[in-house]
Amino acid sequence: MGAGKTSIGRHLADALGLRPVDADREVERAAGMTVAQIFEREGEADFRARESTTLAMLLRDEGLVLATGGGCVLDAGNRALLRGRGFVVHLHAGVERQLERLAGDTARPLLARPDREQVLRELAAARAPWYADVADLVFDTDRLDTESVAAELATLLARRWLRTGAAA
Ligand SMILES: Nc1ncnc2c1ncn2[C@@H]1O[C@H](COP(=O)(O)OP(=O)(O)OP(=O)(O)O)[C@@H](O)[C@H]1O
Ligand SMILES: O=C(O)C1=C[C@@H](O)[C@@H](O)[C@H](O)C1
Ligand SMILES: [Mg+2]
Repeated sequence: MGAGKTSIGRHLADALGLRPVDADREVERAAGMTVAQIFEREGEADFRARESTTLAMLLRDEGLVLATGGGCVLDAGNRALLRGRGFVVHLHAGVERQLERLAGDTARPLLARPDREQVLRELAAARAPWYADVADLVFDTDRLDTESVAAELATLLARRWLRTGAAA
């Protein structure tokens, strides 16, 4: 959360001429509820089920830059899909940066509590192996703004695709 998947994904799609898609927004569209409302009314397990369904549907398509939700790596099926269907970039942010970027945020239910720092540290530790399991590339976002991260990623990916002759 706050690594910049949604914002950087949009800039990156622009730079690469691909379609920007955000899994959280697609879950919300399908449910007719915000992520926070789904958590509140149905619980996290239900949100995760909706997230998996949405991810599977979105990953049938080609030519998109998909910003996932931060917790989509928790599910083994999601991880297999991501590994099999995409070039996966793990955007990394340190907890201090996450706290700064999400200071005024009220849309992320897992952070709707006073001990945000502790929650973020626990999530980072618990999820690190899953991010490592799916990532083709890790990119540190702590010291660059969203447009600069996207520009650097676009260059890296374009170089890679020139070498391999593949677009995905
Ligand atoms: N590299 C960055 N530099 C400055 N601000 C950033 C950076 N990355 C993200 N932000 C800011 O942090 C906030 C959260 O970013 P964003 O929504 O893109 O994160 P996310 O990774 O999609 O989070 P989530 O997992 O909750 O969907 C936004 O206000 C965004 O502008
Ligand atoms: O890290 C997480 O578990 C989450 C991240 C967001 O993208 C949303 O998917 C939701 O707030 C949960
Ligand atoms: Mg996002």
